[in-house]
Amino acid sequence: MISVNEARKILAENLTRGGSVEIQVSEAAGYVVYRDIVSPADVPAFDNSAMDGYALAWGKNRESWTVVVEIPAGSAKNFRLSEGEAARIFTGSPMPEGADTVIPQEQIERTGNIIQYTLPGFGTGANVRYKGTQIRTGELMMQRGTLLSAGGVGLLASVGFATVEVFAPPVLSVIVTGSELRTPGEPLTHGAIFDSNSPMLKAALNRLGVRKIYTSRVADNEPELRKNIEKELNKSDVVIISGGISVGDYDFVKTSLAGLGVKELFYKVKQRPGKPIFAGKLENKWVFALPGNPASVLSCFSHYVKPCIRYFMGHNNVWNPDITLPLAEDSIKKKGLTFFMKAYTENGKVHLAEGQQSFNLIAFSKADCFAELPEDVDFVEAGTSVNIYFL
Ligand SMILES: Nc1nc2c(c(=O)[nH]1)N[C@H]1C(S)=C(S)[C@@H](COP(=O)(O)OP(=O)(O)OC[C@H]3O[C@@H](n4cnc5c(N)ncnc54)[C@H](O)[C@@H]3O)O[C@H]1N2
Ligand code: MOO
Repeated sequence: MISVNEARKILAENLTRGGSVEIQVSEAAGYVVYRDIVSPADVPAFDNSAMDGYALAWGKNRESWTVVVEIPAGSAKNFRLSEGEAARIFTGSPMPEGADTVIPQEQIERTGNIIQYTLPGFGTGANVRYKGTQIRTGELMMQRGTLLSAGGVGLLASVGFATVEVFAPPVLSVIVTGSELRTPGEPLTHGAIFDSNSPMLKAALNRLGVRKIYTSRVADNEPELRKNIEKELNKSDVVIISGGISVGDYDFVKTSLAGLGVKELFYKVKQRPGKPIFAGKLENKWVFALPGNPASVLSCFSHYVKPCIRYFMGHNNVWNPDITLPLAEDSIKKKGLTFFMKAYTENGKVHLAEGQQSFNLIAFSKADCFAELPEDVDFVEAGTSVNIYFL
């Protein structure tokens, strides 16, 4: 059996990037920019006012001006001021020609059309946002590989982009196996349980930006299972199977995958939960068979499947923990296995949640992360820094 870090290394050697897709900028937060982006426009596109006030030509020896025009934001007209003239202007309104400065209205006294400046020490150019000071046409504004935030989306829209080319998410199949499974909403007879793994995996995949997800449910029947896996492999870049990967008489996933020619990268990892995990490839396609216990599914997804999908979608440093935090309480564990504990962060420390068994999802009512306790110890003292992976 291999350790968690060996499993990560094997996957890291087999990572592949996906292609690209053009999407609406408003949908693009969380995606990674596929090509360098050059600005198609000057921003601001025209000199404009940063304040509600008066635009004028600042002169050392002048303290009053005559207001000759009002320029609302969005005004398409060009105005020209002569010596001693001012324009009533608003934040974002285009500057009139002949003006170089905006004085905020709070610093002006107005009588009829005459304005007077009340405070000393103003500078030419104050409160004007000049054309192209944010970015100029043809300037590189975002590099390939940039992770788009909501702010990045705003920046793209500010230069006029309606769509953006990002790394495409993989097409994905989730197959849940087990004759005992029922879909929530169906009646539950004795011995049956609700399928919680496929909604959970779909939710986790949605958060990564994966949109095209085929879901299927298969009974513990080898020919049926093999046929289903083959069908899903034909249409998807990544196939995730839950259940049927252990050693029971009805665990047919491993033999089915071997029969379909899927190359095994590893099977079984020294970890809890999720020891009987399988990772493989069929050409460029990923196949992950996760142990059916629900907490094992999410743990294995987070630590192995998610990094491979994120790399596919253009992310880097996909194996790094999100942060490290000191453990709030001592923890006893079994030596020889890495423990991925459901945990919650509070006041800069991480607390292990109640209910760590792999069938038990109750810990997720409180947990916001997994805390990684290392393989080679049987005790982790409070205060020890541990790796944290947010859910
Ligand atoms: N003799 C041994 N038995 C088991 C071993 C072992 O080493 N020797 N390993 C145990 C461990 S650890 C795990 S984890 C499980 C993994 O088993 P499978 O991957 O074969 O999963 P199943 O048996 O199909 O299911 C396990 C468990 O999870 C429930 N389940 C399955 N699918 C779903 C779903 N979609 N939604 C909710 N719950 C699901 C299923 O009913 C079982 O209770 O094997 C141990 N056994
Ligand atoms: O390896 Mo299992 O997920 O602990 O029950």
